[in-house]
Amino acid sequence: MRLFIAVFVLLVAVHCEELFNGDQVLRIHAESKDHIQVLKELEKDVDSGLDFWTHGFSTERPVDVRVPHASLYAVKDFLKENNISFAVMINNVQELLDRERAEMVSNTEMERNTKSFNFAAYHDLDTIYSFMDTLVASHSNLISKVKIGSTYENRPMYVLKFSTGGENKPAIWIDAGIHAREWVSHASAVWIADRIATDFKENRAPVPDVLSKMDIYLMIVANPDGYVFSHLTVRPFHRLWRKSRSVTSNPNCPGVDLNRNFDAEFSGPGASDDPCAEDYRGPSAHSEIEVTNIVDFILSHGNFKSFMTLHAYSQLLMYPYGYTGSNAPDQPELHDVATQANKALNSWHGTIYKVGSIFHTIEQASGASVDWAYQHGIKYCFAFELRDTGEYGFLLPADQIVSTARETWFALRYIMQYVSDHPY
Ligand SMILES: CC(C)C[C@H](C(=O)O)[C@H](C)S
Ligand SMILES: [Zn+2]
Repeated sequence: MRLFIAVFVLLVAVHCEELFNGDQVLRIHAESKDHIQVLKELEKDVDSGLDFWTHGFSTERPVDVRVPHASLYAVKDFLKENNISFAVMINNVQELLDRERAEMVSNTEMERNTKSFNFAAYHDLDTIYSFMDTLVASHSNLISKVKIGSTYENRPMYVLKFSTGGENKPAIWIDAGIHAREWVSHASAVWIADRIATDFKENRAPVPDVLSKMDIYLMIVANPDGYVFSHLTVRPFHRLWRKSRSVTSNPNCPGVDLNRNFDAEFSGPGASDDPCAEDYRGPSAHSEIEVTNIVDFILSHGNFKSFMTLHAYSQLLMYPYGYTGSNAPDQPELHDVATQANKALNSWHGTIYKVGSIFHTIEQASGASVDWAYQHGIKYCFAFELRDTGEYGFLLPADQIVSTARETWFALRYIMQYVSDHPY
């Protein structure tokens, strides 16, 4: 009997790990309004099992979609019947997942044996949280850890505060990981936290000057429940989870897209009211505890001058608005700051980003954090979509983490310097 159970468990484990075997990511090129309409219909059909990795359909930008193995032939035939061209971007998603998992297992071993922290690796929530404690302990004169509340599943939400003292100084907000599967955003934020600390300690511009005038608040994991879920290795394993993990009106479809739940044109076009959709906005603005924790913290502080959020992927540096194509009142200045920040980013590894408003660069999005911050008087609001442009998508190899983080830092520090030099 015991042998039978062991074999059964092994089979289940293997099956669980093989959830994405044979899945492919197709890069689809819409060439007409009809094509866009067809893709919109496909995206609306949440039962199709299609996982749209990029949103916002246009003839200017391709759409990336993960297609379950079982649907591959049907989807490819459908696209061919509609004369919609596509290419296979990722041939077998499971192969990338297996490599990523193997790297994480060996890295955990290495870190345990050497009692070190490897910035060129992805880490689970507990390891990120203990990294934060170590960083605070090593720089207690500069950094403190602030708990801003708990998540739906009752995990703590932490912000690292970088301050040289003073009461309620003007402040800069940076968050990462509001979408769980965008692992390079969390990993970049870990590296950036360490870089702010070392640049201050080594008196490397512009950090000391910025921190003489402002505080910096860095939230490495804005969606802890979703991030933990994306690290699970047994059913209901889902490395490509985007949303939170709250219960919704549909018991089969938990989770809200936290970046559609902010009170900024909430429920407008650019979010879905279907709990099974990847961009489900939630039942009402700020219905999600993770969002209210961030909103309440920022409003009670009351002196933020910049709000920046890190996402992945597509290599974009964006500013408000997402909910409308109209220009924000500060659009000329925001565009100029983003353009200069992009030059700083590009100067290091030559990585090419596009710059523009969210609406015109990626898609219409309602309820987004950046629009909410801007509408609450925080002028210097930016959203980053980090590497890459689709070769690996959300499954960016860990050996690109440090170069991604460093080039992002070059852009962030340009913006921070500009904000501290332009008080308002
Ligand atoms: C600033 C926004 C609109 C980011 C965007 C999203 O939230 O969908 C990415 C595609 S994840
Ligand atoms: Zn995102």
